[in-house]
Formats: sequence, C-alpha cells, structure tokens
Amino acid sequence: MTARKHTALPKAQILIEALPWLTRHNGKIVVIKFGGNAMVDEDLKAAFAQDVVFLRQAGLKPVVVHGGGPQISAQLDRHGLVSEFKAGLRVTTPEAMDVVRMVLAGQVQRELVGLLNQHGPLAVGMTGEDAHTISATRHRPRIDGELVDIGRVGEITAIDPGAIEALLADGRIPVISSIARSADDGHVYNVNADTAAAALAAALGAETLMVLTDVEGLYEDWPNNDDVISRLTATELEKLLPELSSGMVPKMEGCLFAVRNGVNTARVLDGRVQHSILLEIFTDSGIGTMVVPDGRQHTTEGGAS
Ligand SMILES: Nc1ncnc2c1ncn2[C@@H]1O[C@H](COP(=O)(O)OP(=O)(O)O)[C@@H](O)[C@H]1O
Ligand SMILES: CC(=O)N[C@@H](CCC(=O)OP(=O)(O)O)C(=O)O
Repeated sequence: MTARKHTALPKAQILIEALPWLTRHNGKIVVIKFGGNAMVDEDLKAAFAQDVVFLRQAGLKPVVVHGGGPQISAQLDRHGLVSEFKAGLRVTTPEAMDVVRMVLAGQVQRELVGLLNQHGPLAVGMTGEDAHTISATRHRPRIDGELVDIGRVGEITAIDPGAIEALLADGRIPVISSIARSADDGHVYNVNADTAAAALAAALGAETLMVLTDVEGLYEDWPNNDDVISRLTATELEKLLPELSSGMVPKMEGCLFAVRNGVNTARVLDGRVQHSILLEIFTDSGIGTMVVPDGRQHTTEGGAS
C-alpha cells in the first residue's frame, strides 16, 4: 500500500526548516524597537504583534521598546507647540515633556499592548520610570563645538533590568516606553527610543537587537542611491558614523553600543515589510542591515547571527 499524499506537507517542511533557528534562539532575549514611522499602518501593526507573539510562543523572550516620533509631533501640533529637532533629538520643554509622556505611555504603548494581548494575556506595558528601569541625566549635545540645551532630553546613566527580567520570567512580553527618571532632579526625561532599546538590549544580555524603521536598512550612499549595506562589523560602522544623518544616527550608534556591550547582532530592518521579524530570525534570506562584533565576518549555519 502506498503512503497517502498529504497536501499540508509543504507546511511541515517550512516548519522544519526553521528548526535550527528555533534551537539556536531558544530562551534568548530579543529586544525589538518598533519605530514611529513604521507604526502608522494598521495591517503592519497587527502583523508586528503576530510576529512578536510567535517569537514568544517559539521559546524566545521578546522585549518591545517603542518610539512614537510622528505621533508626538502630531499631538504637539494639536496643542499649538512646535516640534524642533537638534542633533536628531526633539527639543523638549517641560510642557512638551507632558505631551511626550502622554503620547508614548498613554497612547502608543497602550495600543501595542492591546494588539499583543489579542493573542493572550502576554504583554505588560511600562515606562523607563517604572522600578528605576531607565535613569537619565540632562543631555546636552555638542553642536559645532558648543554644548546646547535641548530641555528635558535624557542621557541614560543607568539601567536596572530587574522589572523586565521578572516579567520575562513570568512569560510576559514587556512593552517599554522610552521615558526615564533623573536621580539628580526627579524630573522625567525624553529619551530617543533607539538609544533606549540599545541600552536595554545590552543590560539584558540580549542575543539580538532589532530596530524596525521605514527604510530597507542602512543605505551605503543615502540619499543618492538605495544600495543597502547588508552586513558590517562594529569597526566598519564606527568609521561610517560621522557620515550619517538624522534618524539613522541614534539607530546606528545604538547598534554599535549594543554589539560592543555583549549583544551578538544588531539589525536595522524594514518595518514596512510584513513579518520582517520572522523573515530575519527564522530564515537565511535575512533582510536589512546586520551589525556584528569585530572578528565575526561570516554567517554561521542555523541563524544569521
Ligand atoms: N544612510 C542612511 N540609510 C537609511 N536611512 C537614512 C540614512 N541616513 C538618514 N536616513 C534617514 O533616517 C530615517 C530613519 O530614521 P527615523 O525617521 O528616526 O526612523 P524611526 O521613526 O523608525 O525611528 C530614514 O527614513 C531616512 O530618511
Ligand atoms: C529625545 C527624542 O528625540 N525622543 C523621541 C522619542 C520617541 C522616538 O524616539 O520615536 P521614533 O523612534 O518613532 O523616532 C521624540 O521625542 O520623538
């Protein structure tokens, strides 16, 4: 008697292909930064939530850190407040800080938690203020050699990962807004979400930092052409940093910080591609840009890390 042909066999093959990646990443922490510009489309947001829940159910430990730049700008506009950026960071008056906190913690984070929890009682939202997770001091960037005051913008001074670790141990998906508390003056500070994600990835000993954005990855010669750099070492990235502009600066500085502080790979991915997280983690047709520590030039089998 010949064996019956099962039409679902290709599905089993796809699952089995993912086995080396599942084995490699089992129990590992993956910090995923979901950016404001990749976060404006409803279908993409739903697919993002599915991917994150998939990772959790596949035995990984995802931690979501979210931005919300466009949403903050829109709300400031409604309040008649102007959005000004210096050195890629939002000039944040105390008044604007109230809006930033309201939008990130009260709107964007709530929405992500809601989407994730459509799949079960998994996501718990918090901000960097909770349990002293992110402490900061006032950040004064140097522009043309001068230190400038950009208000309530925080430079991270310490991370206490205890609350996030407790949530992970309980099987939850932490969703973190990039707001910090200062030990110096007790004020809350606005922290760039890429910077916060990178610092958290390092403090948590994450295997991977994934930064989702609204471009394919790091373009070699932006804006002149759209050739994406698929892989580079920390030192190669360090050399490129002075040439980068705007939103790519905190992203790539964050990737560099992460791989120099124990994270195995840091990746910038196109958040406009549905299921970009799954494509990146479970296939070798990795998309976007991957930063690896120095001395690791080649992709190893069973996961592009
Ligand atoms: N070399 C580069 N490669 C890709 N994008 C770049 C580069 N330099 C600057 N950018 C800009 O950085 C933007 C991404 O940063 P940002 O707008 O802050 O994203 P997000 O909201 O996802 O954090 C891109 O949309 C692009 O306009
Ligand atoms: C200091 C600073 O610039 N903070 C950012 C925080 C949000 C953020 O980083 O959002 P995206 O990831 O969507 O850009 C801001 O106010 O826009």
